[in-house]
Amino acid sequence: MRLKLAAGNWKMNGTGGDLHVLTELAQRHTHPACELLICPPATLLHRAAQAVEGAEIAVGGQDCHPQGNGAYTGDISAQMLIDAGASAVILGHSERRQYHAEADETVCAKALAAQAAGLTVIVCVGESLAQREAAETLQVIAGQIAGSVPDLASGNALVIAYEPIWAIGTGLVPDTGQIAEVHDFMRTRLQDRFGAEIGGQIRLLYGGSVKATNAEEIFAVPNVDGALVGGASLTAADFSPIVRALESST
Ligand SMILES: O=C[C@H](O)COP(=O)(O)O
Repeated sequence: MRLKLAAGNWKMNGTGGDLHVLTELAQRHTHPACELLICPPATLLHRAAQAVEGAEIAVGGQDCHPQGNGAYTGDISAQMLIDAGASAVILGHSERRQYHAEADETVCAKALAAQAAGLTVIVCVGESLAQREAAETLQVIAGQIAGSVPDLASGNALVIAYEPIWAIGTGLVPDTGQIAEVHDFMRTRLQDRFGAEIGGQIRLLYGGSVKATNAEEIFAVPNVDGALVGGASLTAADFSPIVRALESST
C-alpha cells in the first residue's frame, strides 16, 4: 500500500512568524496512512524542523545542489538540508525549470545526490498550456520522467508530482479525466522501467490549484496518492481541509 502524502510547497513565502502554521497542522493531523510534509523556504527549515519535533509532520527543502559542498555561492546541498532537519526535497519544479533554466539532466543529478544523502525526492513534471493544446502532454511527461528520474533500488523514497504549468497558481485545474490519463500513463511508464513492484511503490501527486473545494474529487482519481499544494498550504485554515480530504480518501 502506498502511504498518501499531503505536501505543501511554500515557495518564496514565509518568515519566522509563520511557523505557527506547522504547529497547528501538527495538532490537527495524525492519520497513520497519510503523511504530511511542509517545504518552507530554506531560511526556515531548521526552525520548522524544531517546531514539529516529535509530531507527525515532516519538513523538506525546495531544491538542492548536485554536489555535496564547494564553491557554489547561494546553493544548498542535500546534506545541508538533512543537517537542517529536512527529510525530503522538491526537485525540478517548473519554477526552477523556468527561472533557473534547469534541464532534466540537472534535475536527475540533483535527485541522485538527494537520494544518496537519504532524502525522499519529489520530482516535478508537467506540460505547458501550449504543449497541452498541441496534444503533446504525454510525450512531455514521458521525456521528463525518462530524463529527470534516476535509476532506483526502491520506489519508496521517490515521489513524482504531476503539475501542469497552466494550473499552477491560476485557479485552472484539469478535469479528473485528464488527471487520470496522466497519472495512469506515469504509473505505466514507471512500471515498464522499474518493474511492477518498484514502479508500483512510487507515489504520484497532483499539483496545481488544489483547494478545499476540489481536493475530494482529485483524491478520488486512481493513481493520485496525494497533492503538492502551493498557495493553499500557506495557512492551516486552507491546508487542513485538503489534508482532511486526503485522510478521508484512505
Ligand atoms: O508546488 C506547488 C505547485 O506549484 C502548485 O501551486 P498552487 O497550489 O499555488 O497552484
